[in-house]
Amino acid sequence: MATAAVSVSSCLRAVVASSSSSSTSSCSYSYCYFYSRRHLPTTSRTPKFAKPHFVSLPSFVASRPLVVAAAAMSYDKEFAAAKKAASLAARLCQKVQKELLQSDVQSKSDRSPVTVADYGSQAIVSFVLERELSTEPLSLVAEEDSGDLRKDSGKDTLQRITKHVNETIATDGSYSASPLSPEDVLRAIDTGKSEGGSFGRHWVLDPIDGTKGFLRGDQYAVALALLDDGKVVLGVLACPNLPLASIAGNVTSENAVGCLFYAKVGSGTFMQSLDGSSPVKVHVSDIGNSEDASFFESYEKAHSMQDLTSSIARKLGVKAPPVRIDSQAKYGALSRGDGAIYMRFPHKGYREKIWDHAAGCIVVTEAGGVATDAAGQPLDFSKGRYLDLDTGIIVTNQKLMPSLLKAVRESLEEKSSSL
Ligand SMILES: Nc1ncnc2c1ncn2[C@@H]1O[C@H](COP(=O)(O)O)[C@@H](O)[C@H]1OP(=O)(O)O
Ligand SMILES: [Mg+2]
Ligand SMILES: [Mg+2]
Ligand SMILES: [Mg+2]
Repeated sequence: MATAAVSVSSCLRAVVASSSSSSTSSCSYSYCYFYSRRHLPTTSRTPKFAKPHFVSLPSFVASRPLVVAAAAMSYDKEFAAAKKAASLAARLCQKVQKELLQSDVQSKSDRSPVTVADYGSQAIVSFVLERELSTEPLSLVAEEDSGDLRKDSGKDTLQRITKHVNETIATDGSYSASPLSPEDVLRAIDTGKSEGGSFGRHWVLDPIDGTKGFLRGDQYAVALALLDDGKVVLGVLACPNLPLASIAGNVTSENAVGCLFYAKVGSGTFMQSLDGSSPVKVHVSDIGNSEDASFFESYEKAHSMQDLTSSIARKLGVKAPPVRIDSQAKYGALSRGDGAIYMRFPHKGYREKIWDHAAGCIVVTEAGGVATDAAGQPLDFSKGRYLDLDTGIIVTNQKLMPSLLKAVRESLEEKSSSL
């Protein structure tokens, strides 16, 4: 552990992110630095060192009397809070999915569906993070907002969300405060309005990723990640309907479902049952011959250009049919080697959001995989609520990435020359 005695402001911290298991991982990183989030000038904020250093601080900081033993940050507290938050949110989603009423589903302004479970899940995650990490102001970049629930037409829905949230929190037993009011729930949902960015810590949440899968009774995920200075440092994916056994080839020998995947920078990826079995370390497939690979893609045709993914698969000689499932459950399944490739090529004009990939990205990269855009560039989560990327997202192991990139490039060239 790195320690240093320095006179600093109360928010000066030493952060050590241990070395990643995968040098080419697009989410992982390795460095050690000292900084003050608010009080240092921009140029001094993230000096990077190979090893822990005593740093010379600007006099306006050094003059503060507080002496801090700056300890290595391991994100342990945040990791535990994230697992608890995603697991509780998944419990709410499972309950709602069982008793789904038509009236629990609304259409948003982009005509995508949103349910009481999306809102409830977001409120629970926000509540749990606030409670567990009360020492830090919470910055949360999340998909939903309370706009429609604040209208007269949203009153009944808000009552149902509040009931689900309070019932779910009560099942945990560790929060003894009085039940949340509808206004508390609205406030918790709206905590998710942060814009994120390249500086400081931001939680990133998709309260239900794959709402269409959720409504069909298929796959969906609660996806929660933490960014630190624009990098994903931890991620949790709760996949309540994903079989615990492999889904390779779309078949599974076991009925038990409900997986929790989690990964922290430099520590690998683990999976356990949502009911709390002991965790197992998972690893991506080590297939090196693309003919033996199988690939995942969206269930929804509207979410990815399936003619393009078929062309890429043909070039790679992939024999197995695509495995089409909803949500970031694909990243979870990939992280344990159920398939070898995930391809996602949204139709023109669609902008990817960071909450649709942040948790999945670290889950798969810490399991030894690589996630890039269609040009092979790492995914950049530091640009705000959207991912700014070239054409699509591809994920695979390190052996297959070069041939996948080549097939992607050729297929994209053919597609553009045929237009
Ligand atoms: N037109 C679209 N193109 C691509 N992705 C979309 C589109 N509409 C919604 N999504 C998002 O795609 C993800 C589902 O991915 P998949 O297709 O892999 O199952 C979800 O994050 C979903 O949002 P949401 O979180 O609202 O469900
Ligand atoms: Mg949505
Ligand atoms: Mg989503
Ligand atoms: Mg969503």
